Amino acid sequence: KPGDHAAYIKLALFLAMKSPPKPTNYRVGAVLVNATTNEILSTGYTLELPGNTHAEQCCFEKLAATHAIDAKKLSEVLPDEVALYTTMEPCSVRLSGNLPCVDRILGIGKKIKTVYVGVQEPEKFVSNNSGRGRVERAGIEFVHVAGLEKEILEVATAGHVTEKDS
Ligand SMILES: Nc1nc(=O)c(N)c(NC[C@H](O)[C@H](O)[C@H](O)COP(=O)(O)O)[nH]1
Ligand SMILES: [Zn+2]
Repeated sequence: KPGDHAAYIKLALFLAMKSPPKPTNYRVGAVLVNATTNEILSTGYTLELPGNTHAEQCCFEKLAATHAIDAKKLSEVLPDEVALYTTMEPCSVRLSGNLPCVDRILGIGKKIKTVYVGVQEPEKFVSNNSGRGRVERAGIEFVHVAGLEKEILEVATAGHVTEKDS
């Protein structure tokens, strides 16, 4: 229902649980929603598509594939008001050197009006993720949906070796 942002973050968290644990990234889930109709346009989770793929990237690439276009051209097929829900804020730098998700979001153009995130990126791989600033400077609203941080981080870091294991 309108405004129930936590429900979409919960769905994204459910998707994140499908992601194969890996020590060098986070398990993240993402949902792309038509903000006018609340229709779900696409979903994605880390490593869902072949290669070292991110949840948000999978959302975009899966939707582009249904239209047989490149993800860079998604603004041609997206409705006017789209919201991206992701359990963790989009990356601004990737240690692998792959294109960060903030750049993918900005490349889609004006259709994505709001990015809702469950948690900000922890300082483990990339310190002070500059994604929020870049997203807001592009005129996209960046909203932290509070309440699921503990669960989101538990899922996100499930592949990480912790002190007690080592
Ligand atoms: N928002 C987000 N969605 C994801 O699906 C994912 N895996 C991350 N993770 C952020 C983390 O900073 C990068 O995973 C590391 O920087 C390693 O980079 P690669 O993933 O190997 O390109 N962040
Ligand atoms: Zn990313």
